[in-house]
Amino acid sequence: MNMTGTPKKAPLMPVADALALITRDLDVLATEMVPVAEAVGRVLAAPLAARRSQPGADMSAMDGYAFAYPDTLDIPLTLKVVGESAAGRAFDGAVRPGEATRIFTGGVVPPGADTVVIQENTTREGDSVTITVPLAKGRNVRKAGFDFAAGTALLPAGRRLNARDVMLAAAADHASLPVVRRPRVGIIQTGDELVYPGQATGLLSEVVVSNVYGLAALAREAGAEVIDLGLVRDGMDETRAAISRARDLGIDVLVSSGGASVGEHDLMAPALKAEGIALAVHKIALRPGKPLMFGAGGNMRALGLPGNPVSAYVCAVLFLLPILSRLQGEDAPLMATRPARLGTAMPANDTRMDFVRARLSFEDGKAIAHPLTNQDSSMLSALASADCLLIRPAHAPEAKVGDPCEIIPLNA
Ligand SMILES: Nc1nc2c(c(=O)[nH]1)N[C@H]1C(S)=C(S)[C@@H](COP(=O)(O)OP(=O)(O)OC[C@H]3O[C@@H](n4cnc5c(N)ncnc54)[C@H](O)[C@@H]3O)O[C@H]1N2
Ligand code: MOO
Repeated sequence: MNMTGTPKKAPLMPVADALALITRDLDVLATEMVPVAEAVGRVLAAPLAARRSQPGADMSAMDGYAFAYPDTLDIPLTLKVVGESAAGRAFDGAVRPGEATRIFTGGVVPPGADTVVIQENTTREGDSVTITVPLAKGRNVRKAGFDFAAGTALLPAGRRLNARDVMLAAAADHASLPVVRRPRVGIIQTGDELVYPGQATGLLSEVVVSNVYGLAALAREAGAEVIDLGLVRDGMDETRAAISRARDLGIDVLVSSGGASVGEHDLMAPALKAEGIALAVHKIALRPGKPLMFGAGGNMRALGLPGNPVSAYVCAVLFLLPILSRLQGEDAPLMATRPARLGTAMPANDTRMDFVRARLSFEDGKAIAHPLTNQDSSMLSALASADCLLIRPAHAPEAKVGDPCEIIPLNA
């Protein structure tokens, strides 16, 4: 209580403290083998070494003729063509001084040869070829192991595999890769007013569901398996039943939206507590997303997002993505910020760290962040036109155009 007899409000938790608490004690999930064709987007569970050298032998980089480079190259030089080496069909003899083999890109350079001349720089007559343009010894030959040698460390554990990584892993002869299993994310949306798109009946109080679509997309993009647990009506029994069902389904992260605030219908916090999920975080110095909550019980963590769509999305970017990243053992920062400059002057900030929806422009290669005019946490139209979140720390002083700032790019 304060001097006037009204209850004293607990200070809101700083965002950095909330992020640290939320991502603490997140053990990396189990490892599973997946075919290399399905590994993109997954996080590598163990370091990957090459199972073979690439190329496996000295190979030609061009179509032409392989020959042994003489002590001095006198142009024109005429050589006898004694055979052919194509990709997948090596010449089965050796090349002696004065000889050459026809060779194609990817063909094995035969023993005795060390250089390939491109066919454009030769003339061919019967079984003779004449080199007409000088070239250096070793030209156009990719030495065995030029890309990587057997046993070379190629990719570290904790790496989220991209298209280039899976090409590299495949070339190194990995048919399947050890990755961390996908976290199972269950999503519930609470509120008597909610209807799915296409099912509105015309009631003035209806609100069409949007949150699950954005949350599911973000979670899938981050490697999760998403289970939509549907709508939960405002009631303690219904809310507890949904939490209990999520646990029965082996959900790793239960994400709820709505019911996070202080009204009589905001039941998420008491329901989570009643289901044995102790809240480590509830109410943070954040805009949008003050009522955010997080807790864990057994093997399930619960992230309670506010119902306002922009708040739900921003909080998922700030907290759900790092949870999923840590559960998969990904080597990534908790908050991936980038430097930018302010495109608009900004007033001093209050106690809540602000993640302002903004658009980037580029001048001389430098990013300039322009805050959108409307920052209401229900404004999906503004959110959709934003491409970054501009960070205004709590208590940030007034800032002018051109001042440095940090942004979080929005990729999904
Ligand atoms: N007296 C106070 N009121 C509020 C406070 C406060 O501190 N004191 N905080 C405000 C803030 S900040 C936020 S954010 C919201 C969070 O409220 P809830 O998490 O309880 O969300 P709801 O009331 O359930 O819904 C808010 C709004 O969003 C719509 N909604 C909900 N779920 C969805 C969904 N799945 N898809 C689309 N839209 C959804 C809902 O219909 C409401 O319009 O509380 C403030 N109030
Ligand atoms: O924190 Mo609420 O998310 O401002 O609208």
